[in-house]
Amino acid sequence: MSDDSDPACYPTSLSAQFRRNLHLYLSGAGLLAVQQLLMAKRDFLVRDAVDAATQKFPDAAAQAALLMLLVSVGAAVVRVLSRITMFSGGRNVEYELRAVLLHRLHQLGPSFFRRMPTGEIMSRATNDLGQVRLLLGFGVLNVIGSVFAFASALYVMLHLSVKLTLAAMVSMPLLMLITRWTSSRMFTRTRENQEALGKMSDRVLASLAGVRVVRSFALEEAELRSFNTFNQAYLDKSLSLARLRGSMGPMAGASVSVGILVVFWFGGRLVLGGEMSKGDFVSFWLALLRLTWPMLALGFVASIVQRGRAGYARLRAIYEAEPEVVSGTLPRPEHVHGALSVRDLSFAYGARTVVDGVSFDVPAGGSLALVGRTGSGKSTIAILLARLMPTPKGAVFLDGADICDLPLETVRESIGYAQQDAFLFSTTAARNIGFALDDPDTPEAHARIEHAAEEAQVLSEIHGLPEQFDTVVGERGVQLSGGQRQRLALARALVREPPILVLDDPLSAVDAKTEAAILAAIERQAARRTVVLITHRVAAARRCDQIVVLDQGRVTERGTHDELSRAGGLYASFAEEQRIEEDLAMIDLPPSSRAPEAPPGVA
Ligand SMILES: Nc1ncnc2c1ncn2[C@@H]1O[C@H](COP(=O)(O)OP(=O)(O)OP(=O)(O)O)[C@@H](O)[C@H]1O
Repeated sequence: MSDDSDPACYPTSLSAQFRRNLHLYLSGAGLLAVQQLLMAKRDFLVRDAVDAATQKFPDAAAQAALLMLLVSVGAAVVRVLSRITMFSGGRNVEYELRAVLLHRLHQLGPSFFRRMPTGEIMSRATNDLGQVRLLLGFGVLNVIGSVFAFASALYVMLHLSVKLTLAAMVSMPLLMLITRWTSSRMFTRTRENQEALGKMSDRVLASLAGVRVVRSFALEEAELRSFNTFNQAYLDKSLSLARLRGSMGPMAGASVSVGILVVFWFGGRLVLGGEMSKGDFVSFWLALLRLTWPMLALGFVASIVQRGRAGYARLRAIYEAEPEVVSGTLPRPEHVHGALSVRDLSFAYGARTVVDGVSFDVPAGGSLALVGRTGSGKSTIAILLARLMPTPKGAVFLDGADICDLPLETVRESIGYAQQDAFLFSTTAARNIGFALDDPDTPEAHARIEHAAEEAQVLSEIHGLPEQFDTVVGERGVQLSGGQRQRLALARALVREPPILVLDDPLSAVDAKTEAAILAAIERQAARRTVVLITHRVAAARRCDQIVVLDQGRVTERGTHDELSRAGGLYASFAEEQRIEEDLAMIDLPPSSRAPEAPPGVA
């Protein structure tokens, strides 16, 4: 069943969007037809008024003039209504296309974002979508309005004089040629212009994101020079488009002027020869002016259509991109216990294999530590467990079911994943932690958020912020340290109480005291749910039921802390290195700041 507020149900094709708003377009078209009928009536009333005045019938002239005024006001009101109706259609299309754009972007995977940089996406989501809105609002209004205006004006003109009408059409073929010539160029130049804008936007974004690096290396000049290349390319494309748009009006205007000259010369002769009255001529002239606008607008409308088409072609690249990760077809299980099984999992970035035949089992409620040197593939495994990249089929099982066959929501709701490189939204600390909650502003949600913050050892720091939980953090708020961000992300993963927790190096940026407190919290969590802990810290790994050691994407050791410490392999050398580091740190520290003795492990 389709839900009208669900972006997944919005069509992305322009024709389907047009049909969806057909009621608005039809109402708008009806209003435009009424407006043009009223305008034709006005033209005839003008004729009556002029003829009555020249034949010295002042009352009849005044009556026709008054009627003419009423009809003109009526036409103006109908015109405004038609614009409001038609523009609503364009706005509706823009709203739905934008909603579905974000929905698609959420589905697309890393390979798409490597292909299309953020600046490009932003430019398509704003500029190109704006062009499509113009096409389906202003464009449709003008196409229909022009057809009706043309028909209504032509009717008046033919009614008044067929000969003069034919003479007035003398510039028509030239106008058609000009429109054809410009509209074919308009599409290409608009597309090039939008592409240049996308590249420039991406350059600005990259420059802003790396502004600290640029400043710290005093590279502002070099950065500006590099930016200028993109800026210049955009300027060149914009000017080329502006030249074309600028030349369209004068070229069309010049050809229309030829027709006007002919009307005055030939029309004057018809009036002097008694074939037309003065009122007929004035009325004809007014109708011709109404015909001139659609003819002049032809080029302008063609430009809107071509720009809209070019914008839509760029949006289609997003709408039609295939998501790498799709939901499985199995029904949503009633309950997830949290047993994880990884069998012969391999993964490559391009040609480079970074996870190679990894297997392990974590029973529901069990805990496992993934230990390894930097770059050994630990985070990649975590990402694959949560299906944030295309996990190979038949490699990861949740409660015995292949995660590729399960609905995506089931997998992602079941796995609370605290990322190593935590991202904070520009909103309050409370909303950042309660991000996954349905309504993070209720008192119950707040109690859960506070509890999660306490578990993640970040509560006292949040209380120290200017507005505690209501302090805005992230890009536009209070900047938090790497360790604070990490613990906020940990709280975010804990708050929903998922059956499985995947924690990617939650201790990499904390001091010894906080590390001990977080480890105690992880231990409490491990008593209630399945925990996969990625770490290079032996002190953390030792608390897990089992430890898997990775080296260059392969499992090289597995067992408990005691077994691996005795085995004399990579893990034992880690343990030794870290013991020496801790001993050295203890020598340097005053006794009061030494970390408390770690509580006993869950193993
Ligand atoms: N998006 C990516 N594209 C290409 N290569 C990648 C990508 N992400 C990671 N890699 C590479 O894959 C390898 C494994 O990376 P991964 O982040 O899984 O290691 P890790 O063990 O978690 O390291 P660390 O402890 O430093 O976080 C690394 O060599 C890394 O350079």
